[in-house]
Amino acid sequence: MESQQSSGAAGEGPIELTFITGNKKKLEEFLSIMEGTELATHYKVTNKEVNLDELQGDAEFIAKRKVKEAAKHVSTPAITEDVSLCFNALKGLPGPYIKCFLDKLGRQGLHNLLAAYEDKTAYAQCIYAYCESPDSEPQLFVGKCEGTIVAPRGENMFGWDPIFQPKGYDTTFAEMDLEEKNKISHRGKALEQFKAFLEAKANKRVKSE
Ligand SMILES: O=c1[nH]c(=O)c2ncn([C@@H]3O[C@H](COP(=O)(O)OP(=O)(O)OP(=O)(O)O)[C@@H](O)[C@H]3O)c2[nH]1
Ligand SMILES: [Mg+2]
Repeated sequence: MESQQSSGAAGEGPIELTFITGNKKKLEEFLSIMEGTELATHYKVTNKEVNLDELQGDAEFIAKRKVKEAAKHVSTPAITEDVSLCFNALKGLPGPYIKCFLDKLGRQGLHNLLAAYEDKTAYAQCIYAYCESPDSEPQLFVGKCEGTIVAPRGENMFGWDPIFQPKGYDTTFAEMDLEEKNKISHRGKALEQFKAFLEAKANKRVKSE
């Protein structure tokens, strides 16, 4: 049996997890990637919005501290997600501070940040963090998507999607349908690894039954 706080013992139904985020778009993409997979039979994921402190530091440090803090607010293992948008000409900034930059400057303002630079390349990074309990060591699953920062195109009401054109494509994330974005996105790639981890966990439980 897994040592989760309130997840059922072997044979007692799905393993409960809580995805702590206040971002409905993140949740929507997470659910659309998880839907229809085997995992749906093994896990029950609920969402909780908790205002968590996000410390300064590198993305991995922030993700670990955030999920550990999140685990204190729920009675199941906690999942959190952190997204960075890193401009290569700016040595990786705004990085994990993208939310604040986006709120203050808007999409056009973010694009303008690179006006003085020839290099418009960037990468989006998503870190899923999993923490079994407040005393456990968090585990991270990192996905990256390379691309270019362009003038805003397309509208899907999600953050910086209209200014991010993934490498090898002539459309921005905002001009793609969700299925297409999920196949190549930072989030899709992080979730591939996280899904493999959850599958292994579920299989271990089935074997121990
Ligand atoms: O266009 C986008 N396409 C994406 O695929 C994407 N994923 C995240 N974001 C935005 O990047 C910032 C990350 O900050 P963030 O990770 O702290 O998220 P958040 O504070 O909104 O939620 P959470 O921390 O409660 O989970 C926030 O502004 C998010 O809206 C995206 N924008
Ligand atoms: Mg946040």
